[in-house]
Amino acid sequence: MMNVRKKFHPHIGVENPQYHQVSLIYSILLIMVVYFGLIGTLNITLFDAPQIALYDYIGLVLASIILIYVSRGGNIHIACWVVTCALVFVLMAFMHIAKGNNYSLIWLSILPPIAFFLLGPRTGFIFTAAVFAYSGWYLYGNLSAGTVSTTMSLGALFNFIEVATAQLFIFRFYERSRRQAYAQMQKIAITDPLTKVFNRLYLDNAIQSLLAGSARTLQPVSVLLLDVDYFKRINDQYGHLKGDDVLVNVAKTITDNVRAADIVGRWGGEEFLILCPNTTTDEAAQLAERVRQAVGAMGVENELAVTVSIGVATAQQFNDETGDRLLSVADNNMYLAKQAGRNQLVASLTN
Ligand SMILES: Nc1nc2c(ncn2[C@@H]2O[C@H](COP(=O)(O)OP(=O)(O)OP(=O)(O)O)[C@@H](O)[C@H]2O)c(=O)[nH]1
Repeated sequence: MMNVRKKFHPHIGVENPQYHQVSLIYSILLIMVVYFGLIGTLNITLFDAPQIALYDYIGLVLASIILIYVSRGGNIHIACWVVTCALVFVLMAFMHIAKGNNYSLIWLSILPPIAFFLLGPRTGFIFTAAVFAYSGWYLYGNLSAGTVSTTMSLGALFNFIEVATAQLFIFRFYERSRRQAYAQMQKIAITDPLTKVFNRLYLDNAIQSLLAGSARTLQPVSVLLLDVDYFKRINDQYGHLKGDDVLVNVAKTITDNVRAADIVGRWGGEEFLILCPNTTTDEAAQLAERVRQAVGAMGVENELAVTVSIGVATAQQFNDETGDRLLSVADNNMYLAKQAGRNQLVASLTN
């Protein structure tokens, strides 16, 4: 079984698209903790400003609470919002304390990459546009009142607005492209290129997730292992391309005959696996019989007899070995079906 590294969050491993969001949240929060702790201590020891130090320590405590929340499996969507809002709060506080002087504006440029990454291209765009618009409006007010430094001018404000607008569109484009490419790559990584059903990598993870869920609900889980009978003969008689064609049709026939909750994948070569959540042995055997008949009927249309032998296994009790045991019992039952003459199924419980 695939070993997934879960470094930051108990339920989010490297294969999850949210993994990098969680690691960014961690980095921002850790920087906040170190920064607030350091500045707070300096404000007390060197600058004799205990009131400002109090704000620093409040920031330190809040950042630590969110850090603990995320590391204990907290909702990532909420964490993304909390961290982005906390960042905006710090940037806005700085801008107000500095009365919009130039160096406080430079800090605003760190917002788009973070907001787009954590909130997505659409929400990130709206959120960043709102913060930039407010900052522009605030600066214009200070410019009119003459409370900003002499280096700030109407021209500089226009440049700020132009750069902010360019950043909004560049980061929106970048984040959309990144998400599309990521989704495409993820799809390729879990799909069998020939039959377009899930591949073994996906099935390995799906079995683990399914069993973890069933261990909580105590619902039975069944697996069906199908092997095309005398497939070597088909290849030898009709060629590999025809053999490939048969595999594609078998995969389609299986997919058309299972229920929406069942997961179909190619286990390897001419073997397919169906994972059936909340399914007893009897129900799984009925499903296997339906698939067996449907594959048999396929040959009538194609004038090429294709049959499958199916091993069915059901788990009702769960422990660390259940996944391996399910697969080994299904494999053994499939072997028994072959031995008994093929084009049939054998079903049993694992325990
Ligand atoms: N065309 C094609 N053939 C494949 C593919 N993957 C595996 N095979 C072939 O599948 C055949 C499997 O043959 P065997 O394992 O001997 O089994 P069988 O002929 O199906 O016989 P039984 O399983 O005992 O009924 C081999 O000839 C493999 O080359 C594939 O992607 N495309």
